Amino acid sequence: MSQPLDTIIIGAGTAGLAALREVRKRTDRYIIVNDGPWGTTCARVGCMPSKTLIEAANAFHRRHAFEEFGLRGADQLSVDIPAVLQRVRALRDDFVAGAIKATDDLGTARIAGHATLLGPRTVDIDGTQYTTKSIIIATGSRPSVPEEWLAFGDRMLTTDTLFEQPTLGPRIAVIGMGPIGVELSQALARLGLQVAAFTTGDTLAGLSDPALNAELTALLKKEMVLHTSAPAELREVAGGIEVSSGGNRVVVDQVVAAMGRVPNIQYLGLETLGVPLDKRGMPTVDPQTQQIGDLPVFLAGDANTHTPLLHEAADEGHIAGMNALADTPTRFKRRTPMGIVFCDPNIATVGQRLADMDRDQTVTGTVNYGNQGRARTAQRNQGRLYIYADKATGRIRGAEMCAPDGEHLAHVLALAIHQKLTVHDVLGMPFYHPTLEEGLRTALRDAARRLPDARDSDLAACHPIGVAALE
Ligand SMILES: Cc1cc2nc3c(=O)[nH]c(=O)nc-3n(C[C@H](O)[C@H](O)[C@H](O)COP(=O)(O)OP(=O)(O)OC[C@H]3O[C@@H](n4cnc5c(N)ncnc54)[C@H](O)[C@@H]3O)c2cc1C
Ligand SMILES: NC(=O)c1ccc[n+]([C@@H]2O[C@H](COP(=O)([O-])OP(=O)(O)OC[C@H]3O[C@@H](n4cnc5c(N)ncnc54)[C@H](O)[C@@H]3O)[C@@H](O)[C@H]2O)c1
Repeated sequence: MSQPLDTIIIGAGTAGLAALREVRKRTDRYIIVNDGPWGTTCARVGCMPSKTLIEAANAFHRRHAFEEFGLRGADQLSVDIPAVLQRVRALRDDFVAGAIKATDDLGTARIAGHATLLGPRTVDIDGTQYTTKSIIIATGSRPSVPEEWLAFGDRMLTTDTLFEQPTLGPRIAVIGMGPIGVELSQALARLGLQVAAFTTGDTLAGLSDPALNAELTALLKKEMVLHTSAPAELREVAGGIEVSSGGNRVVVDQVVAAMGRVPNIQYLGLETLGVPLDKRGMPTVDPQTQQIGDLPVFLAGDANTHTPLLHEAADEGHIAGMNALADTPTRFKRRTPMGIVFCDPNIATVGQRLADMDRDQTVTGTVNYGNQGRARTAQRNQGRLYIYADKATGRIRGAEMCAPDGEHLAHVLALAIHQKLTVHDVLGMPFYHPTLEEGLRTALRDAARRLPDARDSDLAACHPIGVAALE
């Protein structure tokens, strides 16, 4: 029998490629196996095509601001949906080609096929057995669609198929208002389609602050039909698919299921590992080592469902790649949590969300971007930002926002939280005028009012002038 490999990476998505980078530094006795298309979920059907679609939608939507700017002729603009989708695919192809290059030079170490575990040191790939000292599972996730909805055939879309369509609509329902549903429903509505969105819960896109959630709900309702708090049901009727939810009904041409994603752990042979599995069939995975129990098996990326985001998948692949070849796994400190949803205004959560906070120990500071100077100049004055800080120490613990350029504000706050800065520490730092970041300062000043004063000698105590145009 031939010598065992040092490791087998299962899945060539973001987590698998990050693991590969580390593995290649340490050994050439490895293989990477991928079932289905190469090029990663992010580049093929995820982050990148969705953001490309959103950019086109927001560019077209901007025409509603033109008249007030004094720009005439906006009513002459029209959207060419097939051309929009063609650009999405062209750019997507380019991103995918880049991702595929990462495994181009691997020769026989790159295998296309379905991997199944036969134990913690054996993997079957389409009938061939490989023995190995370690295994990195990075099999990702796929859209969840109720079995019976598949009967609607090619009118039942998911993010796996949406971007492949030659055209869309004109009537389209989006089921589920997590990050995917919120991003896509707004983009499709902004491209001029008649969008009706449905979701079982009443919180959208992972927000936990009820005031912010109410504000986002109201903003989205200006752009689409939105029904919350009841599951959607579908049935075939004359002229289309009827979507009903509570007492609400709408007939559409296509349905986008954005009802969550399921980890690709079925038929993977996890039961051969000899560790307990939960009712989804998932073993316990240590989030600091990615290790399953004390086995030489590591589970990284969306497949473990911990935090299904791109930067987390990359980190987990990195951790798994290093630990799979180490004598003793290293425990990694994970980054400050951050989630951004690319609707407009952006939704973002950083550090602890309101739901995670001990309210008695927390002060909150807020800014209403409706009145914020720079946001008003750009006609982007919508939304709000909340900062949560520790009452005793003033340390910033978290933030939730639905704010213009929230993606950038979230990064500033993530740096502050990661560095354990207080409200006064950040207030002592420079804020340029006129910027959207000054709104962040307004929220910090609001929190500071509920904290013991900063020292008089400290510029953190520099108060607002009270003139909207100057701050
Ligand atoms: C529409 C959409 C938008 C998104 N937008 C964002 C965003 O803006 N920001 C963000 O941070 N995240 C976003 N995400 C999430 C992000 O794309 C994922 O977190 C990330 O791609 C997960 O990477 P992964 O390596 O875990 O999985 P994947 O990239 O899915 O890779 C898993 C690979 O494993 C293969 N595989 C599965 N089973 C087997 C098997 N048995 N044998 C061999 N191979 C197998 C699969 O075919 C696949 O190639 C978005 C996701 C979607 C769907
Ligand atoms: N910008 C980003 O970072 C980004 C963007 C897209 C996706 N993602 C990642 O992808 C993951 C999956 O996103 P998602 O939005 O598909 O999942 P999700 O689980 O966050 O949301 C699914 C939504 O569907 C609703 N739902 C389920 N069944 C329903 C039914 N029968 N009728 C009506 N509503 C129903 C749920 O209430 C929920 O709100 C996210 O957790 C996120 O990590 C991230």
